[in-house]
Amino acid sequence: MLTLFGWTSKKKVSRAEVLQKRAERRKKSTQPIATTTPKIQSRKERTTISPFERLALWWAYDIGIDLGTTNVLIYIKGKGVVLDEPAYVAWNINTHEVVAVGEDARIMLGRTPADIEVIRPLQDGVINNYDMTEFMLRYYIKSVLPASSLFKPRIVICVPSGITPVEKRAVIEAVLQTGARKTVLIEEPLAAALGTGLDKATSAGAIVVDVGGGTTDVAVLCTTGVVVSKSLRMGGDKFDEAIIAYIKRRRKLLIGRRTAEEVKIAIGTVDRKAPIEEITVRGRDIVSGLPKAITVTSKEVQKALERPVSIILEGIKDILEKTPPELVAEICDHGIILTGGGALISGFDRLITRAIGVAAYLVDNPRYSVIVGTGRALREMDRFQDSLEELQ
Ligand SMILES: Nc1ncnc2c1ncn2[C@@H]1O[C@H](COP(=O)(O)OP(=O)(O)OP(=O)(O)O)[C@@H](O)[C@H]1O
Repeated sequence: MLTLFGWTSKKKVSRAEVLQKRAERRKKSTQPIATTTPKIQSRKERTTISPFERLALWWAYDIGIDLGTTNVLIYIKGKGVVLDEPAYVAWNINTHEVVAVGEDARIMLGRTPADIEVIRPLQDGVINNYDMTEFMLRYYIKSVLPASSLFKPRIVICVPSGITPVEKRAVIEAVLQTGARKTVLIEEPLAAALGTGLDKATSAGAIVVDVGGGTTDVAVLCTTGVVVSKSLRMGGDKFDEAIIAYIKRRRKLLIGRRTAEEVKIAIGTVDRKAPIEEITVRGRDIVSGLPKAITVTSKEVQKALERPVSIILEGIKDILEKTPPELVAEICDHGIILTGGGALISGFDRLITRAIGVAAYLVDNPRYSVIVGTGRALREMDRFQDSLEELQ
């Protein structure tokens, strides 16, 4: 019996087979589900740079950051995406020393001695632990910036569309502490739209649904920018919590967050009609207190996810109700553009299409839409006003 990240598979399958199956599921889920709407082409980012740009890079760097609840991605102008790491920090609660950052910290989750705590400095898309956010940002920026850079970088950073001015200020201050010379905040749905190649298409109006780890941003965009938007404190994390709660309530088994995420990625679906898959999950029996393994089906995961997913559907309906009627008609032609890692769960596009009555499309590489869009925004850096000045 194979053990993989806390869960065991019933059949004898190798890790390579599991990964191949997962890749096939992802590939399948990125297939368009209708032919009425043109598929958005994600254009390949330019990776070659001119000698002048190379010289400019030696003097100063322009950096784009997707400061996500679950992942941090960094883009350097002229280089592309240079960092993709989980947003975790492990620290010693007695000495206050940071012992690991990123993937090294994530793998320690639930397996640390009493004095080590693994935290995510951002929760629900906003800064939860200011000092750790600043540390993590400084650490990541330092790890991607060459020592040859003479000047402090200019940074474009993505934030959820619904964050308050106080939360915005906290993000800007954390970025300034890292040594940034200019900081510009842009809203995640706008960056996601740019990242999916919607900059040309927005003249016709489009709706983008970005399902992240902590937040889901729903926004209607057109040439003038974001027309109407909403940020829901709902995303992949809440899906994991719903799986934990369901298995605890119905199967009397306590499982950890990492196991819940593995279950979600391996067999998770939101489609009632999806073929049934199974996985063996290990945890602690809440009656006996002893370790136990049970088989969980994709049907159970679908049931567990009904409530969190319905909140996202309600959010989309709410935004469509607030959208000017002319744009609604154009959105129907364009379809609903789905981005973000949380949208990778099987059947999300089909469910939205059925529930809303407008075709939904999962873009290629949904986890990278925001950071690729941030990279595009970097080209316009001179046009943007410093967000701190704007707030003051
Ligand atoms: N194949 C998959 N199936 C289902 N969920 C997935 C898959 N891959 C990643 N996820 C989920 O996607 C989420 C992370 O997505 P993403 O990286 O877009 O979030 P983020 O940008 O860090 O969050 P936010 O936008 O809320 O700040 C996690 O909850 C993760 O479990």
